[in-house]
Amino acid sequence: MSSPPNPHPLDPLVRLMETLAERSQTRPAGSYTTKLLDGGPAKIGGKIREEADEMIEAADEAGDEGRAHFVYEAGDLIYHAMVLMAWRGVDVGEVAAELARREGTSGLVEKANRPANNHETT
Ligand SMILES: N=c1c2ncn([C@@H]3O[C@H](COP(=O)(O)OP(=O)(O)OP(=O)(O)O)[C@@H](O)[C@H]3O)c2ncn1[C@@H]1O[C@H](COP(=O)(O)O)[C@@H](O)[C@H]1O
Repeated sequence: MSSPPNPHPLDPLVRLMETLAERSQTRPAGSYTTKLLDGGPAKIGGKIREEADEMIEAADEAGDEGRAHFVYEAGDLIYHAMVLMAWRGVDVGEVAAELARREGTSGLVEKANRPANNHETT
């Protein structure tokens, strides 16, 4: 009998993505995710901005409680970002693949090699 594969700490992200993709397909009543999805990028984006601000505000809170608060706010931001991915039909695995593609390339090097007419300069 084969033993189950070792759990990975990022497994919950995969399970959350599956739930959000299912919510996007079925839009069940009584789901907070459904409310967000029905509001589209404007509603979801508003929450992403709000949660990003809350995460930034929590960044310099001291002590164990401050650290726990920061982790909590990071969870809120990641959840809402993943809801927007689900709305767009993009899996977090695709985002992970994009990050894998970038692995080993410094942001400074990437920026220096951008075409001159690329306006994404921030
Ligand atoms: N991970 C999350 C998650 N993280 C945060 N949140 C919700 O995101 C909201 C955070 O926004 P706020 O703190 O601003 O709360 P709020 O003031 O009530 O929000 P607004 O009414 O202003 O939008 C809260 O309602 C949180 O409960 C989440 N809601 C759901 N999930 C996951 O998504 C799954 C599906 O959820 P439903 O689709 O709602 O069943 C759940 O089983 C969870 O795994």
